Amino acid sequence: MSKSNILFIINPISGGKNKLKIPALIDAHLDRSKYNPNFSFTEYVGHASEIAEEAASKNFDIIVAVGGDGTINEIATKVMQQNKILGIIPFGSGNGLARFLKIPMKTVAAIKVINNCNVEVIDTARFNDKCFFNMAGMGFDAHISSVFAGNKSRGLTGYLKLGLTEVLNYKPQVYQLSIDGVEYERKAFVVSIANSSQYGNNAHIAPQASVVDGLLDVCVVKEFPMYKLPVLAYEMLSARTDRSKIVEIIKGKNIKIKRSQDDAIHIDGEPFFMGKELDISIKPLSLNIIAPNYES
Ligand SMILES: Nc1ncnc2c1ncn2[C@@H]1O[C@H](COP(=O)(O)OP(=O)(O)OP(=O)(O)O)[C@@H](O)[C@H]1O
Repeated sequence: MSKSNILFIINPISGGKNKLKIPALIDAHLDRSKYNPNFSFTEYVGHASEIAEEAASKNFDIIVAVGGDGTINEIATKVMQQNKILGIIPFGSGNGLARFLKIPMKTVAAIKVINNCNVEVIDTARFNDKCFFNMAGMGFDAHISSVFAGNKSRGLTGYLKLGLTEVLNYKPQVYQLSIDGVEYERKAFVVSIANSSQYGNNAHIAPQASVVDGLLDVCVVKEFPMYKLPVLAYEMLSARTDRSKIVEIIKGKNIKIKRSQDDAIHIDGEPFFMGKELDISIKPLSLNIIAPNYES
C-alpha cells in the first residue's frame, strides 16, 4: 500500500500552549508505514488557510489542524474544496468539534486516532460567504469572541474572566428568524447556530445536535435575569439545554436572520463583522474527517 502524504499545520498560539516539541512528538508516534509527514507553523491569522490551500491543491491527502476550532475552520474550508481529508490534534481553548467527535484531548492518543485513519463524512454549514464546522452565532457570544480576539491571554481562564466582566453590561437584541420558511421574532441574549452540540469545554448548547443529520440547531438564549446565569451554565455543562426555560432550540436547514444593525458575529469562535441580513445553510455530508468511530 502506498503511503499518504500528511501535513500537520500547527497554530503556535492556540490554547495558549507551547507547541515547539509537537513535530518531534508526532514523529515519534505516527505510523510511518502509512504516512509521510510534513509540518508547518502558522505565522498570522489566515496563514493556515493559505498553507492548506496550497497543500490540498498539490499532493497532500490529509491535512491535520493542530489547534482549536478557528484553526480547523481555516484548514477545513480548503480541505473540503479539494475533497481531501481533515485530521485534528486538539490544541485550542475550547476544542468544540474535537470534543464532539470524541477525538482525545491528549496528543499521543489523538495521533493514534490518525494512525487508525477511520474517515467519517460530516455536515458543514455556510454563513453568508463563509463556512463553519462547529458553531456560529451572534449576540453575547459574538461580542465576547471579538473582545477575546484583542486580548493577549488565551486559554480557558482568560475566557472565563472576560466573560464575567462583559456579561453584566450586555443588552439582548431583537432578531427576526426565518427557519425553513417559518417566521419567529425573538429577543435574545445569544443566537447560536450549532452543527455540533457544544461551544467547547463540554459546554453543550444543543445537546441533540448531530453532525450527520443534515440539520442545524438554532439555539435562542432568551433574555434572563443574571442570577439565573449559574442555572444556564449548569444546563450547558450537563447537556440539558434542550429542556431549559432559558434556551429554545429549533432545527432547520435554511436559516435567514434579520437584526436591527450591522454587528459582530462569530464563526467557529473567531469574530467577524457582518450586515443586518444573515443567510445560513447546511451542506450535508460535505467534509471527510478522521475521527474515532464515535457512533459505536
Ligand atoms: N502565528 C499566529 N499568530 C497569531 N494568530 C494566529 C497565528 N496562527 C494562527 N492564528 C490565529 O489564531 C486564532 C485562534 O486559533 P484557534 O481558534 O485555533 O485557537 P483558540 O481560540 O485558542 O481555540 P478554540 O477555538 O478551540 O477555543 C485563529 O484566528 C488563527 O487564525
